Amino acid sequence: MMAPGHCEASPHVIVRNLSKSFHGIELYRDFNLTIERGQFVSVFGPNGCGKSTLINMIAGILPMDAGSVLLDGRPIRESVIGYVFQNYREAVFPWLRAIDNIRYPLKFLDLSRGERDARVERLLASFDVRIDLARYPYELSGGQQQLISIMRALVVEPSILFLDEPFSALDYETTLFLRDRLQRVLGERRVTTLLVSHDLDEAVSMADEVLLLTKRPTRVAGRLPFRAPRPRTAATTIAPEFIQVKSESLRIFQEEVRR
Ligand SMILES: Nc1ncnc2c1ncn2[C@@H]1O[C@H](COP(=O)(O)OP(=O)(O)OP(=O)(O)O)[C@@H](O)[C@H]1O
Repeated sequence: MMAPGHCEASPHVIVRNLSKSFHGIELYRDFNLTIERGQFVSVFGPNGCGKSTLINMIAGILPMDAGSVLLDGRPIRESVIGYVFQNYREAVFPWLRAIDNIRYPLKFLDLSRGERDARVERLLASFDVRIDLARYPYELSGGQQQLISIMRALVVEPSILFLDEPFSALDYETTLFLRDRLQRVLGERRVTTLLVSHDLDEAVSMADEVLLLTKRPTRVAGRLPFRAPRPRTAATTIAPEFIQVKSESLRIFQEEVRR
């Protein structure tokens, strides 16, 4: 459902004059950014430049020192968001079965029991889930736990999804599986997505746009569109347009790191 006052032509996310320091070290000063609706943006940049800090401020889970973040022209607290953390072991609730982890955030939405069930069913069908959801997290593999936390983030049908290195602790086979399923669901639902990744292949192959950041104080070093058709697969990473965007990203990144 679109937010009241929502305008299709205006950017989904507007960050204006954002500033943030930690213990006197300036990370952002008058930082500006806009993101169009439904775009998958991969955030890439030097270590410690503030990638996680940026998405956490946009998500409203970390305060800014100054500036504003608007989603659909409104403060973030008025939007429904999803967030997937790198550390799924600390993110899933160990005392709840997998299915109850997925259902958990629905408690906070004003929905009928039927609508809650329907949302969970739709999500399970989209992800083609084949694991026993009556199990507790400790009985599941790392990849299965991260799948649960991804579904928990999506069950609220967020307009924006934040992914902070969601696959970095998983094996390659599981990563490919989760990337594939996630892309399918995001494509169906047109969710604006911000991904922080240290893996340039992953950052480019998932993205509509790669957002490259400088060393701090952090600015935008470049924005590179990547328009290869979806679904993107492992084969995407050998296509000429992928290699071109990756090479350009790497050039900008290395220029920053050497600066
Ligand atoms: N809560 C905090 N308190 C103090 N300093 C912090 C805090 N969070 C982040 N920092 C510092 O801010 C800088 C940016 O951190 P952040 O995690 O956002 O960077 P990043 O680009 O995501 O890092 P990495 O590439 O290492 O994952 C780092 O120097 C970090 O130590």
